[in-house]
Amino acid sequence: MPEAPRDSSGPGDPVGPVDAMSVPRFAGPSTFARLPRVDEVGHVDVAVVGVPFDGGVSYRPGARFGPAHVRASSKLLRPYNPALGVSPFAVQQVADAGDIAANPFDIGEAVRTIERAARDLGADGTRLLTIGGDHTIALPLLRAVAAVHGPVAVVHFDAHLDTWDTYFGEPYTHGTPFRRAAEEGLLDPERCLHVGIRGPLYTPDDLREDDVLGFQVVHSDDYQDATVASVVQRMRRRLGSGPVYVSVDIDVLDPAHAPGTGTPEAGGLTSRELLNTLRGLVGLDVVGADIVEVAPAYDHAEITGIAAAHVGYELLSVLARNRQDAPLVPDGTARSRE
Ligand SMILES: N=C(N)NCCCC(=O)O
Ligand SMILES: [Zn+2]
Ligand SMILES: [Zn+2]
Repeated sequence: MPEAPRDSSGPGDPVGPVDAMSVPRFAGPSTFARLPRVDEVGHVDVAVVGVPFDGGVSYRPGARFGPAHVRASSKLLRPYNPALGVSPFAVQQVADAGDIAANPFDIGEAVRTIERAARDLGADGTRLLTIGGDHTIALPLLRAVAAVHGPVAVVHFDAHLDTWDTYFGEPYTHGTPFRRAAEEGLLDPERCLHVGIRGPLYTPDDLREDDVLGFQVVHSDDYQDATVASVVQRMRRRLGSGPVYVSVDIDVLDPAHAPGTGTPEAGGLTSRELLNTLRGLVGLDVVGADIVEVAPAYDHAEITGIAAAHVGYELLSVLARNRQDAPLVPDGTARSRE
C-alpha cells in the first residue's frame, strides 16, 4: 500500500494519524489512533506500546487480546480535543511501538522481559502509554519508571486495591503489583492514591495493610457524594509536584461502561466521570501510564475498547497540554481555547 496521507502540516512537525478524509478509518494500518509506527518517525516523545500478557489473572482470562482490541477501537479518535483545548498528536510525536512479546508460560520471565523492553523504549526520555494485558504488568513498568525518576506517586484507577500479597503462593499476579512496588521502594508512600475502589474484600485488614503501604483511597461511592471537581482537587493535593505514574484498570468503570474485563464489580464510575478525572491531571508531571484489564471476549459493541481508547486519548492530551503553557482553572483542568 502506498504511504498513507496523514494529519500533519510541514517538514519537522510531528507526524500525525492517517487522514480520515483520505483513507477511510476501516482501512489502513492497525496502530493506536492510526498513528505512525515508531520506525516510521525519528524522535518519539510518547510511545504507545502493547503488552499482550494475561498470565497473572485470578478469574476470567483474555486480557492478552486487549492491545489489539483497544487499537481497533481507537480508529475514530479525532485530532483535536476540545475538552483540554489541545491537539495531542500535533504538539508531540506520538507513535505506536507494537507489542512486547512476554512469555505466556512463565510469569517471572514475562515480568523481566516487560521491564527490559520498557527501559529500552524509555531510554532516550520517551514516555510510555502502555496497553495491557492484565494488571501484573504495572510492576515491571513501575520498575522501569522508577529507574529513571526514583520513587514515583501512583494514581491508580481500579475497582480493586491490587495490594494483596500472593495468590496460590504466587507473588506476581494482577492482584499484587502495588504491594510488590511498595516493597521494592518504587513508590513515594506520601503521594499514592487509589480511585474507584469498591466491592467485597477478603478481610478488613486489606484496607489497613493498603494504608500502611502508602495509599489513600477515593472510593467509587465518593463520586456520588462529591463532585468530580472535588475528587480532582483531592487527587492533585495528594499527587503533589513530583513524578506521577497513572495506572488505569478499565474495571474502575461500572460493568455497564466496561463489560469486557476479567474481574468486573458493580457500582463503578461512568466513563464521563473517569475521563473528567483524568483531565484533572493537567499540569502534573505524568511520567508514564498504563491502561490494563481490557478482555475483549466479554466486550459488546466495542463498549470497553472505546472507553479504553478514550482513556488513552485523554492521557495523551494531558501530556500534550503539559508541553503548552496555557492557563489552567483552579482545579487543574485546562481552560478551553474556544
Ligand atoms: N487487578 C484486577 N483487575 N483484579 C484483581 C482481583 C484480584 C482478586 O481476584 O481478588
Ligand atoms: Zn481491577
Ligand atoms: Zn487492577
